Amino acid sequence: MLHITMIGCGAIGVGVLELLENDPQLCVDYVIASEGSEALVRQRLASFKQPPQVLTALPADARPDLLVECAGHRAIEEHVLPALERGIACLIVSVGALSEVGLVERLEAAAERGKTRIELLPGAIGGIDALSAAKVGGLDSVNYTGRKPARAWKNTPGEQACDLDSISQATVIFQGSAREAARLYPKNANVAATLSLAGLGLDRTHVTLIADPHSEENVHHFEACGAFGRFELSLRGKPLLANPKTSALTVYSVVRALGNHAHAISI
Ligand SMILES: NC(=O)C1=CN([C@@H]2O[C@H](COP(=O)(O)OP(=O)(O)OC[C@H]3O[C@@H](n4cnc5c(N)ncnc54)[C@H](O)[C@@H]3O)[C@@H](O)[C@H]2O)C=CC1
Ligand SMILES: O=C([O-])CC(=O)C(=O)O
Repeated sequence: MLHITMIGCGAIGVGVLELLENDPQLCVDYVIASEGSEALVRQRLASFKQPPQVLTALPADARPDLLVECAGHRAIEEHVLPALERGIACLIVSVGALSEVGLVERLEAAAERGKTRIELLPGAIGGIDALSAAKVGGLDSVNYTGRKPARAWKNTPGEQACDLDSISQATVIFQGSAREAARLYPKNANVAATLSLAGLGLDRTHVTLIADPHSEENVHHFEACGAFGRFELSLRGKPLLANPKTSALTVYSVVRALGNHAHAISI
């Protein structure tokens, strides 16, 4: 049995816990919530057969086998870095956080000191295995387009690029590097950051973001060219009801990764 601590219990966290409830090889003992949200999180977990304990920090004597971050960029600094220092292996979904200058190096150093590892999860996108293998032979270009329903861009700089409530056709709200996309759209550019880290890096991965009033899906499309040849992938993800910015595949990606750590065969 693998003992897990989960950071954050919003749309992804609850979805993951629901799917893990019947897996006898995985047990989420603790959920770490942000200060002041513990009561709300306990309420969210009230219907679970064996709800995890809700805390705001990992107890000093706790030694989970894995810590999985499903919270947001701030949680990397607050919880993932200290856990790595303590030798706890970490899985993260808020990969866009790694666009912050120096954070990748700090995570590496913390993991080395703790003699442990950090795993960046593919989340809402696929093909990361092929892209990172292609990188070995050398990549020439990676272009990514993220297209989401107009409502998914609420409370982002997309509101300044167009009137999200009244656009009648698909509208480009951002074009630029993955680094800039991740900085401006932290909750919508995790995929751009993941593709960059697997491929050509944050400065050479070209990103286009589109608000589409006619779409009900989060569409992630990328094309990669290099010594290996060329491939493109288009993933039409269904958004989670609880958070339209987040694709349901992200939940399944977390469950898959945890299962791969616990089960005899990993795929
Ligand atoms: N890699 C990928 O493809 C994707 C990554 N994400 C990332 O996953 C994160 C979570 O997504 P959702 O569950 O949809 O968001 P959400 O907003 O529904 O839930 C996040 C939860 O984490 C909690 N939280 C935030 N900061 C925290 C902290 N420092 N410590 C403890 N708890 C904290 C919040 O209170 C909230 O309950 C997003 O912020 C995004 O960065 C989301 C979608 C795809
Ligand atoms: O589709 C998703 O779940 C989220 C997304 O676009 C991103 O963070 O890049």
